[in-house]
Amino acid sequence: MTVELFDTIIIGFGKGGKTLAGFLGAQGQKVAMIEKSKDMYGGTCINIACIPSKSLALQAEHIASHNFESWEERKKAYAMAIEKKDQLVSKLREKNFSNLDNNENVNVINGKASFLSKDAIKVTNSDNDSLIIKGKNIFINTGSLPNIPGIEGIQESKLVYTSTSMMAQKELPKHLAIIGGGYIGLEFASMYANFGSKVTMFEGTDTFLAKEDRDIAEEIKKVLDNKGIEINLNTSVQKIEDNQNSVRLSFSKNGKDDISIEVDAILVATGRKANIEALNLKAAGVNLSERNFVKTDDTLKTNIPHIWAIGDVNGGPQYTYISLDDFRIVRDQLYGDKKRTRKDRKNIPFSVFIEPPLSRVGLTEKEAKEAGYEVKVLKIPAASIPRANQINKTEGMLKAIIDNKTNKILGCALFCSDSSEIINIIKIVMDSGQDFTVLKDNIFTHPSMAEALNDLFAN
Ligand SMILES: Cc1cc2nc3c(=O)[nH]c(=O)nc-3n(C[C@H](O)[C@H](O)[C@H](O)COP(=O)(O)OP(=O)(O)OC[C@H]3O[C@@H](n4cnc5c(N)ncnc54)[C@H](O)[C@@H]3O)c2cc1C
Ligand SMILES: NC(=O)c1ccc[n+]([C@@H]2O[C@H](COP(=O)([O-])OP(=O)(O)OC[C@H]3O[C@@H](n4cnc5c(N)ncnc54)[C@H](O)[C@@H]3O)[C@@H](O)[C@H]2O)c1
Repeated sequence: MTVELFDTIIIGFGKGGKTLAGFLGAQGQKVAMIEKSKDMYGGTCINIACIPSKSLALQAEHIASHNFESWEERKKAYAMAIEKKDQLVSKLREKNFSNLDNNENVNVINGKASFLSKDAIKVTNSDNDSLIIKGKNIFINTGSLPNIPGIEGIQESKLVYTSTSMMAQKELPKHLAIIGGGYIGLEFASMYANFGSKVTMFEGTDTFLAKEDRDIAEEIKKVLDNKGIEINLNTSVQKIEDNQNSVRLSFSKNGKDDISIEVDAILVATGRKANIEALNLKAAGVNLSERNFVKTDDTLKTNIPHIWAIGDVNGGPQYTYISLDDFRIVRDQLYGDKKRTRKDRKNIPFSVFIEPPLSRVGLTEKEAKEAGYEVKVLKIPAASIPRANQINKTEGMLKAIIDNKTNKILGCALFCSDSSEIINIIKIVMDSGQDFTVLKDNIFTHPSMAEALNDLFAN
């Protein structure tokens, strides 16, 4: 078999990988982008994660504001939302493919990559045709996959879904059970409740949103309760059994066994693991971390000097914007002053896209106090914001934690409409080391959610 040589091989069409491919191609490098599925050109975010889930969440909000009289109408509206989401995804996938395909130095190869040695990779497509390629640098950007817990009956059930298969379902479940109360669990709970499903959630730990301050978590719980979402904490799902058109889920709660409910579908949202199974990393001698992600140093190099890992697969925070930042580190290592590393990330903001979204950056009040800061805590209800009233989204609250000694912002939790935008303003103020007063006294547009920062920090 002939061996094709490249300057750079990128395994996986993820955010970091596709951005890197475009960049290196523009520098004149001969790049191979290997993607195992044509349906995944563009990666997880645009095909099966951020973009489709947020498209559906937005449509679900619109559907919730309609007073549909019958279940049939809701079902139809849901099927249309799925179709609209599919159209959006197709458009983005084509665009992502052509962005790289039009780059004369980038060769998109469809097939599953597997290491033969630290230098050679075998790529096998769905027709079982294969080729062998070699590259001076190799980047693993294969993302993550759902963690499926070892619950009796879970593999056999036809009514158990992951976030990917759930978003492909055209039939709206009347009653949806969700295992896991993290990002995906909460976002899908909020979304399916808005579509009209009854949602029952099962979280293993005994504290709702354990990483958040209790006042924020309670406010979120109140909003989810109002949507009719039932949240069961300290639960362990023990067994799943399909019936004719439904599925029985048996669980224990607070140590009490043998409780069960009958639902129409079950979503499993219990975290995601590194997508490395097909890679045969042993052949390359690449080390894994204790959590079974690809182990890298802070410049994203593995123990094999020319093999790197970027995105979810390296065990960093699982966000598209972190995969993109991994690209920036690599760009700097290859073409810059080699100074940028993972350690440079100051305050990583995040948003959980429930309705309204929760966005946070920096420390919680609890974390700040535990770290020994003397804090000033500022809070306002979302209902006090003119824009929130104008758009009829008055649920939620905003909270900031200030270092009393320095006037610096230590952290901020925004549970309000548009918080996923506004949190980025706070991040910039924190990163640039400005006092909180810069937000108190700044000129912001009106009516906007951002102007609430004047009030929050004047409070
Ligand atoms: C439902 C859901 C919602 C999310 N929402 C958000 C959000 O709102 N905001 C946010 O920032 N993050 C969100 N995330 C997380 C985000 O999607 C991921 O962090 C991000 O997509 C990871 O990108 P990546 O660069 O690591 O690789 P990916 O985009 O995961 O790309 C990996 C690619 O590698 C391919 N591949 C795997 N193995 C092989 C192989 N052996 N050979 C060839 N190709 C291979 C895969 O097919 C895939 O296309 C969400 C995740 C999920 C599941
Ligand atoms: N808005 C966003 O940025 C966004 C949205 C969705 C997903 N994501 C990313 O995707 C990742 C995966 O999301 P996720 O929700 O699957 O994981 P997660 O880690 O956010 O939450 C998993 C939850 O499941 C619980 N759990 C684990 N095993 C369980 C079991 N057997 N029974 C009951 N509960 C159990 C955990 O205690 C945890 O609360 C996230 O960590 C996040 O980085 C990001």
